[in-house]
Amino acid sequence: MPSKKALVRRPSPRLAEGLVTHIEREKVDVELAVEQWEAYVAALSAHGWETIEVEPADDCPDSVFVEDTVVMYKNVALITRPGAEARRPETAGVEEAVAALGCSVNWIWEPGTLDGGDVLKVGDTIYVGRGGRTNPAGVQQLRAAFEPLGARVVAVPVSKVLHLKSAVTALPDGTVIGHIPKVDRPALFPRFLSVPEESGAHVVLLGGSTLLMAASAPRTAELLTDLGFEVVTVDIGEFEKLEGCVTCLSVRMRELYA
Ligand SMILES: NC(=O)NCCC[C@H](N)C(=O)O
Repeated sequence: MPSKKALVRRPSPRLAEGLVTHIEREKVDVELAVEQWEAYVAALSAHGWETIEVEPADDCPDSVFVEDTVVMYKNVALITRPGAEARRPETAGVEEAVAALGCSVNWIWEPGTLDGGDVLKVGDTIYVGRGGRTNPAGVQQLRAAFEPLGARVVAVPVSKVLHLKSAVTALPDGTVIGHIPKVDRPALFPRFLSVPEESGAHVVLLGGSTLLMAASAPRTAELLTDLGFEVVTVDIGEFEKLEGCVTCLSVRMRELYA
């Protein structure tokens, strides 16, 4: 039976110092961010996910964006080497957490860099964004880690946003969704649906036809509801100021053997 465990990591008190690359810096209210994070975790729990808190990394402003530090495929946890040097100390605590869950652990090594936000799994196809955070050696190492396990790794260019999953994610039926102005090459995806808002491109699959989305994309929520999905929304406005989205606040683990 598939597991429904999700790693999350409490925001650092230094969250407001998090990196911004493609947007203007705005003041972050850390107290409000903590409330939003708690509501996000509660939404996962309410839909049957057992949330596991990785030891907080208070000195790492971006540590709440736990998705960037590990990529899961089957029972293997690939610990990343984040493209932003300032984020590299985040991985140690995540490695401990996945090892404790019984995962096989593998690593991206220098000179490779890879952020989990650049990795989109659609069945056994793993799209990887080659952009500001993930380099060619990171792509090669991802292939070497997961292709022997049955995955097909497809590299796609990312130049307009921080990560591949800032541009596109996938619905439960495998349709890739994205806001066209932010997607480099929509034609690379076999089935692509354009959505009206940038943050509408981000969905977390909660199970069945239920999707978790940011409250900032009401028109996309309407579109997806009309297509027969159940949409659950959370306000993650403080994280959006740091280029975060719903996907990056957790790592869902569906195929643990432990
Ligand atoms: N996977 C993600 O979308 N991660 C968001 C990371 C945001 C953080 N401020 C960063 O620039 O690394």
